[in-house]
Amino acid sequence: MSRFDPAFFVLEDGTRYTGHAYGARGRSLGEAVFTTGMTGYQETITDPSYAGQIVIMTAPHIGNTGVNDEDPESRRIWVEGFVVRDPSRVVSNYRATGSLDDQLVTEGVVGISGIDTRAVTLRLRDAGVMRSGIFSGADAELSAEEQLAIVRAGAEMTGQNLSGQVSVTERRVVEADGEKIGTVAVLDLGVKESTLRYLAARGLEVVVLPQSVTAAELLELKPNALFFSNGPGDPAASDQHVELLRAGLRAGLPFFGICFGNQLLGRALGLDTYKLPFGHRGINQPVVDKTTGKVEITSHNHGFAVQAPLDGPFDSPAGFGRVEVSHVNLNDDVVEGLNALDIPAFSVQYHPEAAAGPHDANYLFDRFRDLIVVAKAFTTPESEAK
Ligand SMILES: NC(=O)CC[C@H](N)C(=O)O
Repeated sequence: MSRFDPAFFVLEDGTRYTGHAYGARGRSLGEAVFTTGMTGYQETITDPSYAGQIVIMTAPHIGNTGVNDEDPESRRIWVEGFVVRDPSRVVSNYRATGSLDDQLVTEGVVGISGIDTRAVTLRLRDAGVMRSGIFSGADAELSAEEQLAIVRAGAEMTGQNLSGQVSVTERRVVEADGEKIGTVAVLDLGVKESTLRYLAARGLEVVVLPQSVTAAELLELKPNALFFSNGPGDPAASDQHVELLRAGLRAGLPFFGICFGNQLLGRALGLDTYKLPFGHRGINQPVVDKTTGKVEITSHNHGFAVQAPLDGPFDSPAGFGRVEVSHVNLNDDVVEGLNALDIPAFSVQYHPEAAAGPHDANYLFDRFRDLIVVAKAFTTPESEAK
């Protein structure tokens, strides 16, 4: 095995790039998506939202700081494949425990290096995201026609429900930091560790629930609030989670959702979701918070979005009162947040946990805590209030 072993990256439209094998040898198939983040490759590859996708890094130099035990956002790497330009051959960081290349090998993730990832990005920006494949080792010997046929036989992201692949199967509890103000039930659709840390840091005991939990099991827990995480797949294929969320909202639970959780709040309120041509993935997306008029620089990873009117409140088609779009992407006017005006529920399409990314949007965790404190004050009988 040498770093000059040949490898091929093939898009479903027949575009074919030649590079070198990187990480594990073999084949990987998935939706080709690009991210423009200049830092945070370890957080990126361990983000469960990337299940089913081959990630292309526009930043040319990857692997410089190796991998460490502190930055993973979950228990493993989730990207199907990894496409980079120039992997660093030297690992240089005081926290490093190993190299990215070795980690990809250990976890069986097939990557490719030596690819002009900015050229691939321009292609995807013009044509939209596509199915793709990386072929190395014995799979590099297949003919170009065979490789293309394999890519074209792969699954489309549209219509896929991937929550069962990434979610915990057993309930998990994360203790609140400091004085506990309440318990939040987190539906794990592919949650990131930093999100759990931010919730716990707000004095919330976090109960992480498998995605298969029923409404009865959820309500039996008597949580003070409900949270739906980020996650992979098409929100239009998650009817079961939409119904679960509706049950939580009807029970009056304060709700916060991130990314996939935002798409599911949209659907629970009766809105539709749609697929973006090439999505938003990176750590410098400008978003305006319409309540304050402030612009945040935010971390993104989404290929779908909610369809909703941008200009002022409207009635929830599913009968949950009035709703407004709270956040909008300034690059392309995509809906980046929802706020229900008659029930305690809000969500954002981007990543306030920002791992990796700027921390401009951390205030949203405070908003959630405040919502819970207010809801508790209204619902706790005086005899039980501390
Ligand atoms: N990070 C996420 O939660 C992604 C949500 C959804 N899978 C999308 O691509 O839009």
